[in-house]
Amino acid sequence: MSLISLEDVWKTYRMDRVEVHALRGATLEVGEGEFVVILGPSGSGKTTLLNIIGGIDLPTKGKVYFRGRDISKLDDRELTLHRRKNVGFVFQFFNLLPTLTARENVMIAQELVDNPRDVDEVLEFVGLGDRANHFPSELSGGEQQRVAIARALVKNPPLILADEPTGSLDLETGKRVLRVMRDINRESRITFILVTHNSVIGEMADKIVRLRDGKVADIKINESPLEPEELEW
Ligand SMILES: Nc1ncnc2c1ncn2[C@@H]1O[C@H](COP(=O)(O)OP(=O)(O)OP(=O)(O)O)[C@@H](O)[C@H]1O
Repeated sequence: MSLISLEDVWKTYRMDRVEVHALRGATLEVGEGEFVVILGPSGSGKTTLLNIIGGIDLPTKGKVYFRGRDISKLDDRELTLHRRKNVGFVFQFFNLLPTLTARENVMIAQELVDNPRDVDEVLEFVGLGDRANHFPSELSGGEQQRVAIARALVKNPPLILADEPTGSLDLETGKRVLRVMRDINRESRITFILVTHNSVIGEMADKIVRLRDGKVADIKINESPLEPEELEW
């Protein structure tokens, strides 16, 4: 069974009398344990698609199945529970709480779920065992992003969504962050869906999805994904 299945998903935003069709019939399957990269030009609907998969947003039309359950018509409470239990989020600008240390940022996510991982173990896994008591302002961009990944991982969710996770990092730091995500994916079989402008990142994915004008224009299965260190951009 697929982890996620989108069938003919539309998202229309209405602003005054103007309608914007962010998604125009997107259809996609993502399997358990896959590492998926979604590519597409600015405005093609990547973030909208990710938000709908993650239960941050609801489609205007179409079906979204998570492990066979249609989440496209859940009410706010049900959607919140779905997000809390099933989805970890990683954003371009890290979104850490500045007044909490790295360990505390991870701890507050740990408290949301019934069967979390150990906080120190996940910080160790992302290579920050010795930085646990630092505040975000005392960490580099790459380190902050690894705290954000630890925060997603501590919930032990079946799915982690990442929106331009390397977008504000330099090349080498970006590769380190991608390495951590690939290691988690392999070690825990957590599915990753990563959205980016940078088509080079697609070369490390199991599945490359191209969006164009709110539709899935192309899906490619990558038989020989590269390791993050092998990416060149
Ligand atoms: N809340 C909103 N209200 C109105 N229009 C929106 C909203 N969110 C997105 N849009 C519009 O929907 C379209 C798709 O936006 P989306 O952010 O999904 O694209 P994207 O591919 O992620 O772009 P980028 O790479 O620039 O982040 C764009 O035309 C955008 O302006």
